[in-house]
Amino acid sequence: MRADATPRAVSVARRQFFDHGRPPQSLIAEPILRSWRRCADRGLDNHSLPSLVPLTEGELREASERNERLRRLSRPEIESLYAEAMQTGCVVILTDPNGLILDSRGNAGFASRAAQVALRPGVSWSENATGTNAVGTALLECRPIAVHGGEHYLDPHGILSCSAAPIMDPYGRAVGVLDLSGPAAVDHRHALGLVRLAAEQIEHRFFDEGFADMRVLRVGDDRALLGTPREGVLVFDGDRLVAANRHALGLLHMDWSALGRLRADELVERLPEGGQVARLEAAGGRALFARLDGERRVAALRPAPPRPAGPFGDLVLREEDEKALARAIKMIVAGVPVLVQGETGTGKEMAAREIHRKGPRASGPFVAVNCAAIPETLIEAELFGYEEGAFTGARRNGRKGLLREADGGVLFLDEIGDMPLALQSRLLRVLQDHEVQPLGGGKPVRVDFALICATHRNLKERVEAQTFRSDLYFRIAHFTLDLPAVRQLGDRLPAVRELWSRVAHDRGLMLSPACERHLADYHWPGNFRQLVGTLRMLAALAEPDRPVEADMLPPDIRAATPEPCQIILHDSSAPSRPEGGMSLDALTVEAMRRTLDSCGGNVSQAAKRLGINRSTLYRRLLNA
Ligand SMILES: Nc1ncnc2c1ncn2[C@@H]1O[C@H](COP(=O)(O)OP(=O)(O)OP(=O)(O)O)[C@@H](O)[C@H]1O
Repeated sequence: MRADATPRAVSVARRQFFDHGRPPQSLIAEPILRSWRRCADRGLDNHSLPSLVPLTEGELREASERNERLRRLSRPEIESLYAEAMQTGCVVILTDPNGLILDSRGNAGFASRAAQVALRPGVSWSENATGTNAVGTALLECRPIAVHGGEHYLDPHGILSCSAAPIMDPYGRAVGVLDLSGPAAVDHRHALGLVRLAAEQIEHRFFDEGFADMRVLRVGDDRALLGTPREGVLVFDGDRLVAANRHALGLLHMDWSALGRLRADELVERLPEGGQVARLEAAGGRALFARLDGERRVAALRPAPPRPAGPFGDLVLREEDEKALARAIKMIVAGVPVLVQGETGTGKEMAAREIHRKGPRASGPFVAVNCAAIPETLIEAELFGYEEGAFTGARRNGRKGLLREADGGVLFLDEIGDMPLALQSRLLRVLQDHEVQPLGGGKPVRVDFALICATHRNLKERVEAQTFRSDLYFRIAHFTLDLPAVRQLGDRLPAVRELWSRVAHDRGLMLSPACERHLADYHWPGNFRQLVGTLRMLAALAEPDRPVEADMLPPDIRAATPEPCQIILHDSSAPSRPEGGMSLDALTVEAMRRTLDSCGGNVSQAAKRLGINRSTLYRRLLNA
């Protein structure tokens, strides 16, 4: 198998396979070749793009509801990867067990290109439907996989580079896929390691619910791993092994078929005393650290019930912002639209959801539309809906459209500043007449929704530049809620502490004072999203009973307040640069990526091979 196929090798492989019907064995990775064969056997034409009709909004909402637990447990990792995706021009995608895209978040520019090849919510990326691709192929192969450019079966998908990891529940069933996708032209070599790590964390969270009356054995070859997402978990109902995670199966050289079949005494010579960490011998003679949690202990290990929510749920706000938000709620009660302004990651959508939750329409729908993420060609149909047969490719039964979906609730138009001018006029008409006219004719339909818009742009400037209609501006901006960037908070330490206590809640993890200081001093260009993502990463890497030290922080955050003597001794802003070549730093990262690739994205293996610890590798790649 080749894990490092170059674009040239892939294009030779394509010619051999598709033009001459010859198997290009040594040119591409085995799983890709297996997948190409499956697609060819099904008679899939690699030149064409199958017409994939996305689910309607209602169908997608139903699918989302069916997968509510997966979505809830995946949210923290999606947020963390989202920060990464924004920086690298990617999108992070969550699918159901059939490859149906439930959520897609990230770089708007790429999202709109991806939507042109139907990489968007409501579309299935099973291998059957779309040929070789990271999501569908990871599901079929039941392992993490990256599919770059021409490795995709269908030619039009050559613009994509995707890395996906299946998410397995404690019973060994794939319940979804986490994927990072970006443009093929950009090198995303570390993406596979990131999604794999994130999938592991989601899988670990699945053990927090549903095993209260069972015995849970936590195992690891390092005692510090117990209680972290990197531990192995084995669940026994009585004596019978009924659930496990991949780490445990790997440590004990088993697979999922062991569930329901093996007893505890066939796995370990004896179970340790409840609650105590003990060394035990696994079948095959392997020594492991283990801790047995019985009923009471398991309950204690489960995440603490949600902290008493602040007045506005999870939003961390200054007093003045809380007052402004309370006023925004009053506006919505009075039927006045609200415009939320703020940089990316300042909580605009969270604030809109709070306004909905606290307002008179809380029992109605909250329909969020990202005007920048939907391609211009689709946005009109998405918003206004269409009649049966309104245009080529239209759904047989027509489509209701998001404006009508929001009837009785709140319509949240995110990134309104990016709405094309022609559509602005149509939207204005809806706001004036309270009626929606579907595309392709048909009777206008009355709608009744509260409107919240959001933007990170300066809308007044857009009005002056005539890229935003002034009449629409005055309609939507009666009341503006301005959310501060993190760097604008006077003292950031209270916000860091508050967010850390939420992220690390019951695990008793601590930040060292120096680490806290660096976090508070950094200017956080990605605002709360980036701050929360970084705190989650630190919490995932933290060892129990040891404060998180500043050296765990990404270098740019650590560099926020360099001590004067350190500037002279370790000037990280002036990397040594071999003559005519890459900087030493870039070479190091390059070597790390190559090693990670050659280990098929396995971060632990790569770290071992490089002789560094896993957290260092993860951190360096994350910040490269
Ligand atoms: N004030 C806040 N308090 C706590 N967490 C926050 C806050 N603001 C944002 N976050 C975190 O950032 C994430 C993103 O927030 P949200 O989507 O509301 O930001 P946004 O301003 O709408 O971003 P964008 O403009 O990029 O869409 C949240 O899921 C949450 O983790």
